[in-house]
Amino acid sequence: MKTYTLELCGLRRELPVIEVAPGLKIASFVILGDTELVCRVAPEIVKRLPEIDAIVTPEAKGIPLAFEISRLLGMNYIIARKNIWPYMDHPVIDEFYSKKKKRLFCLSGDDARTLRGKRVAIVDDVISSGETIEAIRRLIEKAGGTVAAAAAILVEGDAEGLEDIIYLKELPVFRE
Ligand SMILES: Nc1ncnc2[nH]cnc12
Repeated sequence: MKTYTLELCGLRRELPVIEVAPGLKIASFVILGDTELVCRVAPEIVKRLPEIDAIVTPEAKGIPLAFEISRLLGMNYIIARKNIWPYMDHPVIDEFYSKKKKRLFCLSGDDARTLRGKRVAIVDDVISSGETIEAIRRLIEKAGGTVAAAAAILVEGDAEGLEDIIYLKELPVFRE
């Protein structure tokens, strides 16, 4: 299997290069289970964050990073969920289309109330098209919060041109 060597904060990972669409390959970067990497990168992201009152991460791959950043900052974090569940009281929802498929993110009513009037950092593992970040931004604004920062470990592809993103490294995409 072809791999891409990622060097990050003194660590090295061999990322499998995977075809995700005809003629497009990405280096698969998954932090789930990688405690060493999460704990190494989180302080570097924390150093770059502005003043914030709250952290939001989209479900699911960025959750360990949001946990560690929240632990370092001594505050909780909120997960924007991908499904509306019956146990969510008055959820706040953002629906959008991505590659012709309907997607959504939502906040439970409780989490939405927590964000009202807060300066929020959106945290994720990788930012690529920026669609997820924009959906989470709309959701936070619907809840009455303000996005103070969007931060990720890596950006790839189109995201390299997005403005105002905090990130540690760029990840290449491979087009044929
Ligand atoms: N390179 C990548 N690896 C894993 N998840 C991703 N999501 C977007 N880009 C990704």
